Amino acid sequence: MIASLTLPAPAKLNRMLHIVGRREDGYHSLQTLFQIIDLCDHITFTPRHDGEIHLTSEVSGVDHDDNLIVRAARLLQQYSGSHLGITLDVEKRLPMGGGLGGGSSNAATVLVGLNHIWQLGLSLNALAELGLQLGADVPVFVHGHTAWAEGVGEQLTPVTLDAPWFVIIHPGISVSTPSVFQDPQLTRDSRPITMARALQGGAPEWRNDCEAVVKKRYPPIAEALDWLGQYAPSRLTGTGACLFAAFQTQQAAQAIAHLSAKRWPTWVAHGLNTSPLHDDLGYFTKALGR
Ligand SMILES: C[C@@](CO)(OP(=O)(O)O)[C@H](O)COP(=O)(O)OP(=O)(O)OC[C@H]1O[C@@H](n2ccc(N)nc2=O)[C@H](O)[C@@H]1O
Ligand SMILES: Nc1ncnc2c1ncn2[C@@H]1O[C@H](COP(=O)(O)OP(=O)(O)O)[C@@H](O)[C@H]1O
Repeated sequence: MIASLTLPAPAKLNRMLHIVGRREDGYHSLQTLFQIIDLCDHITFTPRHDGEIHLTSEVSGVDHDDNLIVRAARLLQQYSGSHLGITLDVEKRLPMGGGLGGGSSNAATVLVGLNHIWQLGLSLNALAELGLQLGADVPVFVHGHTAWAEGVGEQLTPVTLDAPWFVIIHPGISVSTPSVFQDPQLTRDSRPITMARALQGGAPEWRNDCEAVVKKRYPPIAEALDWLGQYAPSRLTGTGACLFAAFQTQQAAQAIAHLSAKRWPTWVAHGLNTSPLHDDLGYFTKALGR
């Protein structure tokens, strides 16, 4: 068995997000384009034979047993019946609850990483189905490809998007996802469009239906969106609080990030079509027979 292995857990941006309905269980049906980006947390896996699961790093505000990293490992151990254990350590870089999907991505990296380390031989489909119990955004990270998503985000079709450089701003406040989805003024009846239409229209037509409600409830987010919008079309990711704009070159993105960093935590990240997790584990090269 390996001594230890470190794997990335990348973030995502919702390049567009339409809300097309509300299900009987209260959850909203979405149409969204998830793009994986190269901004990552890193998780180190050290196998153990005693069946125990431990996370050695503190994640502020999250109890050990509630951490999605621990919950994902326990879920997989239970599902597979494996008697092996793991010590996990996370180096967090992604802001929590910012719409970048960090917690979901951490869970996905644990599922995919442990499937490899414990040699379980489960398919990505099986892992994604398991991951959906932990959060709606887990499946896209398990499959590891930029994707068009419907349902609550679990019906995925891999797509290839342009790969711009993004300026991502965290306006320094947190958004309550339930309060956005419960707001009576939320647009929840957007007309469903086809995936082809979404891809054809491209960036100029993309929007996030959560944005109006989030701007109304959180003025600092409206302010940051307006500020970034001076330089390029700016949009919210998920329900926020992070927002982003796309630039053709790294240099252009860095110039704006330099200005933004004077007011807000800011990152520059590159758009990807495949997850660095899957690249590291050789999924896509294997699938292509290379
Ligand atoms: C809307 C997205 C887009 O990526 O936002 P972000 O979390 O990334 O910001 C996600 O799918 C979010 O999924 P997930 O992260 O699992 O949502 P949760 O925090 O569990 O949702 C909190 C609450 O929001 C509501 N909710 C969430 C997702 C959804 N499709 N419809 C809903 O109505 C539900 O009331 C739920 O109890
Ligand atoms: N390992 C983890 N990393 C981040 N958040 C976690 C983790 N485990 C549990 N959480 C909880 O999940 C929530 C959502 O996290 P995250 O996926 O980063 O945000 P979002 O869904 O807005 O993109 C956090 O606010 C936190 O309470």
